[in-house]
Amino acid sequence: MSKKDTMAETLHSPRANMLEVLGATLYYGSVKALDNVSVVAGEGEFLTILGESGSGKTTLLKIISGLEQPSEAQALRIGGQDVRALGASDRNCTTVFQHYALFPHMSVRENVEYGLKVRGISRDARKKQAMDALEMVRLAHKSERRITQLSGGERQRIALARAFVTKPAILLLDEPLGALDEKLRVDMQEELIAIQRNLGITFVYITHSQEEALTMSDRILLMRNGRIAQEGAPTDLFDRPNSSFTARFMGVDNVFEGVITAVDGSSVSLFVGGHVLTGQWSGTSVPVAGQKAVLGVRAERVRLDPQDGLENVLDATLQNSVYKGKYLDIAFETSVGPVRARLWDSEQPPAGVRRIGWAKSACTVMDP
Ligand SMILES: Nc1ncnc2c1ncn2[C@@H]1O[C@H](COP(=O)(O)OP(=O)(O)OP(=O)(O)O)[C@@H](O)[C@H]1O
Repeated sequence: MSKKDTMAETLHSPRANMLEVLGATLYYGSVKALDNVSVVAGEGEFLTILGESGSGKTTLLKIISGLEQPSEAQALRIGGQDVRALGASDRNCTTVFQHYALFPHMSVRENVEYGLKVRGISRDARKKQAMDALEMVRLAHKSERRITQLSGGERQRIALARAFVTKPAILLLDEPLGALDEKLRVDMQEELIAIQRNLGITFVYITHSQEEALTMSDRILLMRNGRIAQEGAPTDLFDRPNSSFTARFMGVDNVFEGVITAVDGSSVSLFVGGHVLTGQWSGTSVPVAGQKAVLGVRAERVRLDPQDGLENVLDATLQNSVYKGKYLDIAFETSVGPVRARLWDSEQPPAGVRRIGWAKSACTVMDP
């Protein structure tokens, strides 16, 4: 079996593959923006590309859409068709950008009809298809308005309707909600999920927000420096980060570095700051005593003054607390370093806390 076949096997998703990018590398001059990246998305799947600024998300989207040519790629297929030699306009995918790029001198309906007109669809047919698309984003009643007479959220829904009205196999969305305020963003997240389910189109969605990725995706691909740091279902990245990078990115508040002292099945103990802490292994390597590793625990899993036999207990001194509306964050100093705890139903920290702790099942140990 060739290397390429092995990679395709490994990446095979349960749905038919709508997108296959295998071994793609792209240089901008001497900058390696993508480093041997492979991505597969199934038919009707909502795949999110997550990562911090400069990690290569937009570059990946551009090689899919045809706006950039990879310096090297073993395969680049949409709907099973090799698209490496096809220009952007001949690929069966459409991109929705953060800045809607709508035509201000046209009406809402004319904007949505535009792609159909370019494809030579008759006037009546394109009007009907545009109105159906506007119906789906709940803006049919504003079809004759000018773009300038609409809110940001409405403009983004029109940009979306304009993109899916031509029925592409894949919709590429580059931070489409980035320009909206928080309330509207949350509403639009739900609306986008509903539209995606309704259309059954494969969505490849870029965001730098872990919360947005967790809410919307079937699968998340976390990027770092042009490579894939971790890939999996939202719960995989949230509950079983395989490195300190993923743990921190997915909001694990407390991460401690140490050396493995014992391995017992999936239970791994770590020597950290004079203590032995124990958690569940979630790394990709096989854990071995003497190897460096990190332990991560979410603030909400830290218990104050634990009375029962938790595996991990530390003496702690309260430093400060910050009330955040929905929850209270409390900072402690301990012999393994600062530890943050979170309480959901308090405005003040309880008095006299001397010890904190967490269960081994409430934390993960992973590769550094
Ligand atoms: N046209 C270009 N010329 C040179 N370098 C570029 C170009 N476009 C992007 N880069 C570099 O390639 C890397 C990846 O950029 P990319 O835009 O893909 O990141 P991103 O994850 O989408 O970031 P952001 O979230 O800020 O949009 C970065 O180091 C960036 O500076």
